[in-house]
Amino acid sequence: MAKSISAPTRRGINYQQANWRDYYELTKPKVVMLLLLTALVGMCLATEGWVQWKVLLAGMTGIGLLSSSAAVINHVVDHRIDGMMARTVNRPVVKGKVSIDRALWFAAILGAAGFVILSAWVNMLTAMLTLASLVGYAVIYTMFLKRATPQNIVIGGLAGAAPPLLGWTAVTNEVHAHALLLVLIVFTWTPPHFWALAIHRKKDYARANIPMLPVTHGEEFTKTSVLGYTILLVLVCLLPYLVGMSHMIYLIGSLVLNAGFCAWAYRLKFACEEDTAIKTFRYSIVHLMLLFVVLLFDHYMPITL
Ligand code: HEM
Ligand SMILES: CC(C)=CCC/C(C)=C/CC/C(C)=C/COP(=O)(O)OP(=O)(O)O
Repeated sequence: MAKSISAPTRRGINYQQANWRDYYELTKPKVVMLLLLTALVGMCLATEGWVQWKVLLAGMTGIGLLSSSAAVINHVVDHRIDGMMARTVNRPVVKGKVSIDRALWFAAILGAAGFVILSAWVNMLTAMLTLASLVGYAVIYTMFLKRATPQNIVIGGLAGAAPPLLGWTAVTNEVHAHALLLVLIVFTWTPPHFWALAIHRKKDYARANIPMLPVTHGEEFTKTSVLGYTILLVLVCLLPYLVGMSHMIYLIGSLVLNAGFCAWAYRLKFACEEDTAIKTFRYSIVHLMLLFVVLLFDHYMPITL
């Protein structure tokens, strides 16, 4: 039987005073920042020149608000299991700083504002796809997949991978194969990103009875899976160059960044130390950030041989 390691919270009761920082934390700001970077790159790669300022502003705000709303819902749905894990035990809903009702109102306001902005000032396609991503993460992943299967993050990862497409459709109002390539990159990146952390936090997930891969299939199998997906990522990252969407700066940049990722995944599998898993997880974040910055540079400086 899973045991809570925090004081239990009851619906609607504030045990401590909340401030703006607690609400800010509910939105998973660093994750949303990286999601927005991938959306921005989707926007820029969809156009030859600079993105129209109105689409840029409304698109980024709308996608950011709906992503934040999804993150707040995740905090509410997961507050019991978050209370069982050392990493998440101090979250505002777990601590009772923000009641479930208030968090849900906050999510509803963020979500409604995001949807209205996207549908009024961007386009309906982007509004609907972003809403679908919210449902994919906050409902399908958080409420069902996370508790049901160790492949939860592979399937659920599609929602987190969507922002480059959302940025692209914000500009063009159509789904383009090149945008789907960017989605595929983030989708393939997600398993090594998360499973590296899950290895480091295996005890947390076991305590909360969440069927993450290291808990259900063991650490060795998970390390092999991380290595496998990282090698797959190298191949997927070649596609933008091979189809002529990106050029030399991207090719060299992505090869260097992926060599680093492969080195971490190899170390994790064959020369693992105490902190190798968490360092691999940290590298994954820097990797994706730089990869998308490189895509941007390459787009505006298309060097060919
Ligand atoms: C289903 C897909 C994903 C899962 C299960 C997942 C899981 C996680 C978890 C559990 C953390 C928390 C680590 C901690 O608290 O120490 C985290 C951190 C992070 N993730 Fe992911 N992630 C996913 C997708 C993504 C995507 C698509 C992005 C961005 C494009 C992303 C960016 C980040 C960033 C920037 C952090 C660091 C946050 C911080 O330090 O506060 N993740 N991820
Ligand atoms: C509209 C749109 C683009 C929505 C996507 C929103 C979003 C925040 C995606 C990121 C995925 C993520 C952080 C998963 C971790 O959840 P977890 O519950 O496994 O991690 P936790 O234990 O840290 O809460």
